[in-house]
Amino acid sequence: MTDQETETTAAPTHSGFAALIGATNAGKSTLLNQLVGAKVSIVSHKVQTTRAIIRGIAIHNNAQIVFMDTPGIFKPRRRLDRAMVTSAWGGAKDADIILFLIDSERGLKGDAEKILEGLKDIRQKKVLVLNKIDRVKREDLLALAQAANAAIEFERTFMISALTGSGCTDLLDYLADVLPEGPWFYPEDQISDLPMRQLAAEITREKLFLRLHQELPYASHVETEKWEERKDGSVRIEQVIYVERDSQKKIALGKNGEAIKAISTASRKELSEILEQPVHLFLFVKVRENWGDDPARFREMGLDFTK
Ligand SMILES: Nc1nc2c(ncn2[C@@H]2O[C@H](COP(=O)(O)OP(=O)(O)OP(=O)(O)O)[C@@H](O)[C@H]2O)c(=O)[nH]1
Repeated sequence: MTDQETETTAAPTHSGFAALIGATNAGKSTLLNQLVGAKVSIVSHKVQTTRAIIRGIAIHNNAQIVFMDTPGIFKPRRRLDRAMVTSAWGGAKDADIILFLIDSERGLKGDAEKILEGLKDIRQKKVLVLNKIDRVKREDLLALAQAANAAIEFERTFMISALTGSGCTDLLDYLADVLPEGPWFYPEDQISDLPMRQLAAEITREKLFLRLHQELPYASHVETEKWEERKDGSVRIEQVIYVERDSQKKIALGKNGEAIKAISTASRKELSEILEQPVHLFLFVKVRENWGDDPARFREMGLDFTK
């Protein structure tokens, strides 16, 4: 078969972003592990500073499905939290499709109900995913599906068990089909460490906020620029903290570099624990004006691909 023939006969590829939303314990991490497999979706990392982190990428049929996490949507207490909530919903709005995951045993109580309310303002396609069906009677499931669909018009309702995998292939089939036609975002061999890179950036960003939350505005951003696995089993990670002004750079560095040193130590410690390998972390602080308006940055964060 010639190249041309291959091109014309191959089924079109699909790709897109699926935002996963659900109350704590709904089973998001379990579902990601089920859909994505392997260690790429690092479980249960609760970083409140996340805007839109890619948690894993599934390849199914001809589609590349990029799962985004949008945490911090619930119970905003402080001002900081409220701002994060806004951006978390922003992350959802940038997805092609939203998967609303409910723990069927808990039903629509508490956070799930609040999320359902919030979803009303989002124009994206929404899919209802009732999880933990292994623990719930069928008639209760149907009642729950009905109640949620009465509040919002979901495109589809799936009933799954993230734990056993029941119903998960149907969900993947659907996503692969419904996501826009187009080339994949990431080469297949590159996707395995992409969530790791982003997660590493989020961890440093979290440490940055923990140390400097009053002093440094939201206009800072961390990127993992290099990720090098070494023969001795350690990994060398280089990250850049982008700020908008020189004055912010001074804050990030701190007096005699104390701030950056503390941030680096805290981040390295956590990264070594998560990755289960020694980490050499190198942090740089760079000034980049208006990074917030730079579409290339958004693209790296997994947002704005569709525009
Ligand atoms: N029986 C059953 N348990 C499940 C299922 N899916 C997840 N769980 C369990 O529910 C608990 C919470 O699952 P997680 O995947 O950590 O939930 P999460 O939504 O990621 O939680 P946060 O990280 O706290 O937001 C874990 O004990 C899982 O084993 C399922 O389909 N059936």
